[in-house]
Amino acid sequence: MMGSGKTTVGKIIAEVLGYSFFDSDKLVEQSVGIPSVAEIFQVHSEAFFRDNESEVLRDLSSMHRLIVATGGGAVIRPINWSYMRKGLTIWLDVPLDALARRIAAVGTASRPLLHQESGDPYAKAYAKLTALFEQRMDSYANADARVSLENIALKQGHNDVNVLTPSAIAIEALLKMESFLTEKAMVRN
Ligand SMILES: Nc1ncnc2c1ncn2[C@@H]1O[C@H](COP(=O)(O)OP(=O)(O)O)[C@@H](O)[C@H]1O
Ligand SMILES: O=C(O)C1=C[C@@H](OP(=O)(O)O)[C@@H](O)[C@H](O)C1
Ligand SMILES: [Mg+2]
Repeated sequence: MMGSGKTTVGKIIAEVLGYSFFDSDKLVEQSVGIPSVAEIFQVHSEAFFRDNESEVLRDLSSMHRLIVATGGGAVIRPINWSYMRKGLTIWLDVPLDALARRIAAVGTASRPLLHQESGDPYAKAYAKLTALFEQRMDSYANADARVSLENIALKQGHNDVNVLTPSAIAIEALLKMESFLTEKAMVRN
């Protein structure tokens, strides 16, 4: 989901593995020649953005040793899964209240689907995120591995996901990737 930390945590994972890092939103901005996703939505449309997002994911899918932070909406097009499945897919599962809190803190200007001119930023973000999550949750569940911030917090003895650092989340993601690959190897042998 938007604000779950894909870009932040993805960069750390790439650094640890010595892989390249790509953010699909950035690549779409570069290929369209417009410096922000919000402007691409404004000047063109969401559909135009989604077409370009699919093209970017297709191009990335033939590359090796890379971590890709997709946009949160990449899961909605089935064709994108055929590209993402060339690698291992991770769902960064963050409670909606924590997402709304983060997004309210940085503002919604860069996230056009959540942008609003007036009202309480937290309440508006929470309401829109809830509606988006209802539409998308089954798609997120298609991922090979789920990294749940609630589970990491429980494991660490906290009851607040907001204390979890991006590095702690990256470590959990690496462990989940290792388990997924080990299980896959066991099934094969
Ligand atoms: N573990 C975390 N704890 C607190 N804030 C975080 C954490 N991970 C990311 N953030 C902040 O949340 C916002 C959204 O993160 P970002 O990596 O851009 O998410 P995404 O790419 O999934 O939309 C950013 O302001 C980022 O600094
Ligand atoms: O969830 C979505 O539909 C979107 C998520 C955004 O990326 P982040 O998830 O990195 O914010 C960006 O692709 C666009 O604003 C649409
Ligand atoms: Mg991002």
